Amino acid sequence: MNSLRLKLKAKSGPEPSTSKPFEFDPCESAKKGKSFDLGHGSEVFHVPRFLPADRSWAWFDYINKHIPWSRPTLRIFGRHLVQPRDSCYIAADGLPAISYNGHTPRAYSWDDFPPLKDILDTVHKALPGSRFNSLVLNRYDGNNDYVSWHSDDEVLYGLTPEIASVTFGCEREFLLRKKPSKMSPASNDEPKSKRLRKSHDPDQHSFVLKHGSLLVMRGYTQRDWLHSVPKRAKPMSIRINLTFRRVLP
Ligand SMILES: O=C(O)CCC(=O)C(=O)O
Ligand SMILES: [Fe+2]
Repeated sequence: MNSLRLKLKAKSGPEPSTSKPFEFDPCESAKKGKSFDLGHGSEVFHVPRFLPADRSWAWFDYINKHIPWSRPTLRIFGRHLVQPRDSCYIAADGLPAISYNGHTPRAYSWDDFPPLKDILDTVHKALPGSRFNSLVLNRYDGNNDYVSWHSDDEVLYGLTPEIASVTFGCEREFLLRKKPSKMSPASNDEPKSKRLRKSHDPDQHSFVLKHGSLLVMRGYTQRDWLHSVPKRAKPMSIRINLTFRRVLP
């Protein structure tokens, strides 16, 4: 989405409420999704049009305005760097704290942000069996904001966590890259340059995450793959991303 979309929206009547019930069946919507087998027990499930666009804009506006965003200083390879995006952390009471890059985010309560509970309910309905209890919110304020290559492989999430990612606002590219294999299996013996000349490198994937989309990482994706949302040269408007996770109690 671009700034033109935001300008048009600002002119068009009252904002849709975040609390009104809405005609939308998350289970039906999830049926339009596609699964991608990354091999060796890793999987990505992608629903490009998961949520209705007007509902997604109402949630975008609420989250953009009401979440206590911060840009903490992180310690990366011994250097202190300001995180290149805004973030916030929500967690159920009594869960162990999470830490990344020397930073332990304050855990806000779900009760303080009722629309986040509505989004959580929607995601739970779409993904039978899921029981998320925590949420990391990221806000990318333009093309220079990013998240670098990482995996969400904290012990607190277990070995095969399901992580559900919902996007609002400007679409951005979400990249996946296989971690270097310690075993060096036969398929990795071929030089990279040669493999890249083939039509598709099976060790790299790219998804365009649109406004109202859902992307779920499952199985061994955190153990075996890295993911990132890279900087871009082209100017871009705000993107908000929510990743729902389950911290093991
Ligand atoms: O913004 C995204 O799509 C990904 C965010 C992410 O990877 C994270 O919060 O761990
Ligand atoms: Fe992540």
